[in-house]
Amino acid sequence: MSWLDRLRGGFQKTADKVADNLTGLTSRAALDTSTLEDIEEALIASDLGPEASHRIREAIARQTFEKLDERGLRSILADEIEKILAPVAKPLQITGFPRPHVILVIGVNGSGKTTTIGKLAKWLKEEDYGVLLAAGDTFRAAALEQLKIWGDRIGAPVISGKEGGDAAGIVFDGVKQATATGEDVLIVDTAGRLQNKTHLMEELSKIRRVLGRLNPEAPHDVLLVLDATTGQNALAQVETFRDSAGVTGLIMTKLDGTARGGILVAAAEKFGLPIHAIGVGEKADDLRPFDARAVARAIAGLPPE
Ligand SMILES: Nc1nc2c(ncn2[C@@H]2O[C@H](COP(=O)(O)OP(=O)(O)OP(=O)(O)O)[C@@H](O)[C@H]2O)c(=O)[nH]1
Repeated sequence: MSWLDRLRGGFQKTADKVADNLTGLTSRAALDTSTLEDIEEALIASDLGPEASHRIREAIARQTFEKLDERGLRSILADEIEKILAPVAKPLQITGFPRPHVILVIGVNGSGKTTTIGKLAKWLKEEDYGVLLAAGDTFRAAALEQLKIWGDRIGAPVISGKEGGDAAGIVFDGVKQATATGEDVLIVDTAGRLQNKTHLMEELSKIRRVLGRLNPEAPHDVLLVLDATTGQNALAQVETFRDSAGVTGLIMTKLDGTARGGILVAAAEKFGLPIHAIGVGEKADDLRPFDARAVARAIAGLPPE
């Protein structure tokens, strides 16, 4: 299956939900205020968020025809969602020099961090970058095991320390090793215990301090991994991590397992942070930079172009 087909398949539940919520609205006699309000409500109920839903409503209100058919509505929806997504759809750039370019990956447990690191590493390797993975989540032995499995699967070395050890120390060793072996990118897995937020933030600050001593520009990216199935909660996580952890970009995962994919649009509109990639499955090839137009069409339930 091509990426576009998988993308469309991944967003199917979301597209069905959007279509269900809009059912009946296009057959009304006139595009009056009450219909426009119902459309806005339907979009909010589809997780697109109040700002984006209002913006789309305004665009629909500007249409000249009195009666919108379903296809027409989908097509305006796709155009407007694309306008919201396009400014934030930015592929990750590996620019860090001297090497390695350091990517910190953060997010709460279970958001899909480790899987995302595996997929990201595979994709970077396909682009001919040498990748080293650092197991900075020293709190859970299972996290290290999982990272090693991904490392073996995609042929990327993994640097780790003792369970319960110092994450910043592993990151330090990671930069040293990548420099010695000439790897281009160091991707760091981190612990995700939000319940112990102060400690977590202290640990991230320490990692940053240690990195800064080796290269003032590192980390070059701080990526927050969000689980789309958690809906509004994912937005709350951006707020929690954005300032305290210096998030530079987002990756949204599990868009395939949910009807709540509209949250991607809400996040784009609300935060304006770059969204570097989206995950639409558990396999190594299920993460790609996202194409605003293709995603917008998938959410609106239109076929790939
Ligand atoms: N359907 C689907 N599942 C995903 C996706 N990304 C990750 N998963 C699954 O989500 C679960 C959690 O992913 P992990 O990568 O372990 O998440 P984590 O944030 O590292 O969690 P901890 O290891 O608990 O810190 C796993 O079963 C993954 O296979 C995705 O895009 N789609």
